[in-house]
Amino acid sequence: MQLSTLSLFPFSVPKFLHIKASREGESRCYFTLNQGFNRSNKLSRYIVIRSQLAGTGILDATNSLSEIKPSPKFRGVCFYGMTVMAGVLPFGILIVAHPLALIFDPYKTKFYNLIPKLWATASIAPFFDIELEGLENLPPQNAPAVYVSNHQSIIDFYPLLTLGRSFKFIGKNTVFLYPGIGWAMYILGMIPVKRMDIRSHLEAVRRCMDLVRNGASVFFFPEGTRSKDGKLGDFKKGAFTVAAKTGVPVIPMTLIGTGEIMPAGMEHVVNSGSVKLIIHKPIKGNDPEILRQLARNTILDTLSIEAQKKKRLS
Ligand SMILES: CCCCCCCCCCCCCCCC(=O)OC[C@@H](O)COP(=O)(O)O
Repeated sequence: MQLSTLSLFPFSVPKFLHIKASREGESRCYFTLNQGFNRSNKLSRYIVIRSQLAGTGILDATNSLSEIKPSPKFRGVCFYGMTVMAGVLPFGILIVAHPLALIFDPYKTKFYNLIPKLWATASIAPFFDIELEGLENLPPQNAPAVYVSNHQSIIDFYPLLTLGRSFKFIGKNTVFLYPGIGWAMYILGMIPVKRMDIRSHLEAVRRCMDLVRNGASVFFFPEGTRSKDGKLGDFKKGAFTVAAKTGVPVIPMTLIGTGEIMPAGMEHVVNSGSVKLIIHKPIKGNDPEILRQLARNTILDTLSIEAQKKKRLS
């Protein structure tokens, strides 16, 4: 009989640390290190005791144990705790390095690639896996570009930061007031936009063009808000105006799964699941409207293909 993975932790445990249940009729359990090295340890006794309490130590009991899953709310608390803890050191480094970055790299194209990547990776690794597709479509590290993706959840930026690109996010102005993360966004030279304020939008587009012309990359969620039902919203024009006027490529990306892990309006939960980030081929052109349609259609088609794949598997 096949071994099955138990979920005793509040989050998905890295693969090298999976706990595997025993064969039929046996109550022995293992920590599997790198899926090859099995050894008994104290935890096995713990599992046996739980399984006997749950039933009789037979197969059914093992199965019921595998159903013990921490609640999404508990995982949510762990997630926020983890991201705050993981952020303390990077935030300190940002503050110390900031004066140097202002002098030597005012457009922050080289500094800070690694810090957000490490922080994002540490924050999400215990909770969900990320599958990356189309990495070959990413332009070279410091080639300016306009990146866009669909937006379903406030955790969207974590998988994006794991790419280690120093793109500047365009964010809602209120996000910049959040302790820690908002301040880091300010230090990293990200761009605030005020909703329903045309002057603020024009100023953001102007700042983006300035950044791109100086070698930086910018990141837009062109829907401007999170999708509440998983459907792709309309795309605003700003991102595509920046690309068309500066001649840099648009890199569309499709994010799948974040909306199920932390849906809009349910920021206190972290459901189990996994995330897929697909990087599409760059699009170039000097007509913002065409760029907008091409990028949206690419993401829309991909979301539909992925939804069909998921349906077939379930
Ligand atoms: C602590 C050290 C860490 C250093 C790295 C920090 C990098 C943080 C990057 C954060 C990027 C956040 C981008 C926010 C974009 C944004 O503002 O999207 C709007 C939506 O969400 C909310 O809109 P809505 O759905 O209408 O509420």
